Amino acid sequence: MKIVVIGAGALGAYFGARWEEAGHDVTFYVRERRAAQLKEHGILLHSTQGDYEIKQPRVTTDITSIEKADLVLLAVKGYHLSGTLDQLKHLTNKGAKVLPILNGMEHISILQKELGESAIMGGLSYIIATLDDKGHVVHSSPFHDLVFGALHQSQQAIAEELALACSQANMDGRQSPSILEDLWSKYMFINAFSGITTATDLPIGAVREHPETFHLARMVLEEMKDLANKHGISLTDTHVDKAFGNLENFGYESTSSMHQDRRKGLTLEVEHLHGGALRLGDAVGLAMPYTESIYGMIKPFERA
Ligand SMILES: NC(=O)C1=CN([C@@H]2O[C@H](COP(=O)(O)OP(=O)(O)OC[C@H]3O[C@@H](n4cnc5c(N)ncnc54)[C@H](OP(=O)(O)O)[C@@H]3O)[C@@H](O)[C@H]2O)C=CC1
Ligand SMILES: CC(C)(CO)C(=O)C(=O)O
Repeated sequence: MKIVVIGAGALGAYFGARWEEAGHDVTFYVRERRAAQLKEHGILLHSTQGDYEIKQPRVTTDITSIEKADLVLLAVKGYHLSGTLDQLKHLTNKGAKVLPILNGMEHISILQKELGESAIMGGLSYIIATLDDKGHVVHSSPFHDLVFGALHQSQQAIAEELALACSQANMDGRQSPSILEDLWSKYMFINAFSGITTATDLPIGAVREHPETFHLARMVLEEMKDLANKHGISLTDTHVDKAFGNLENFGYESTSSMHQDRRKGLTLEVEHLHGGALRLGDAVGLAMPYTESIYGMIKPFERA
């Protein structure tokens, strides 16, 4: 399978390297600074599931040098989405399908509008990964899940090919028959988890010590469930209970990638995640006061 990774950060480098390890043809499209870093240090995965190194990854900063791709893994932060559209168009015009694995939902409709519905698949990941100062991937969670599925009937064949590629690779990749529900379910969870940990600047264990504060996470889950329902996706109280149960059971120091970004002084995806939910709420006349409050509390730390 010919795969192009756009956004060779924590997730892009991780999954791209895992496919390469399994023998697939993977090219990393990156910007100049990351290209220099990858040329100097290569890609190294420090992973709970086994380390792996690509000394000389196939890297390009010129999208026109890529003749053709079957699949593009899009793994940029929400605030960098618009900067990838020209590159994506170059590849989708030649028949590639795009698998975005950003957290959130708004990017799906933006990409569909810009590149056409047949080009955009649904995807998400459960993993905890970050880059160290050499640009190597540090994967610290026991899980490394990639969930994907067709959002258009023309994507069925590539989804099956991808399922095969994932089954050959060191990752838990699975094709989902209900990817929209999976996307919304992750969106519901991440807005509560990243919202409460980033707004309070506390890991989830410390949040739990204050029931009044922990309760806010439940209210965000409820609002996100209502939002999904208004958009025709039937998330239920069972989904809310399961998500809240995860927050109750996570280790004391567990926290979200957005909260880790706040600790590091990096730009936050709050506009894409919580801002996006508020815009989707406006579109269907749904007030989301808890989400709006969390959004307002995180905004001063966004560093956009
Ligand atoms: N990290 C995690 O544990 C998890 C993250 N996610 C989600 O996955 C998404 C990606 O996150 P993550 O991998 O952590 O992000 P990172 O910041 O680690 O990586 C994003 C990469 O995108 C690159 N990039 C940005 N714009 C462009 C462009 N125009 N062309 C090429 N490359 C570009 C950046 O490169 P440059 O160096 O040039 O800026 C950077 O290397 C986010 O939506 C996040 O919420 C989901 C689950 C877990
Ligand atoms: C909750 C988690 C770690 C799951 O992958 C995540 O997506 C994030 O924090 O961004």
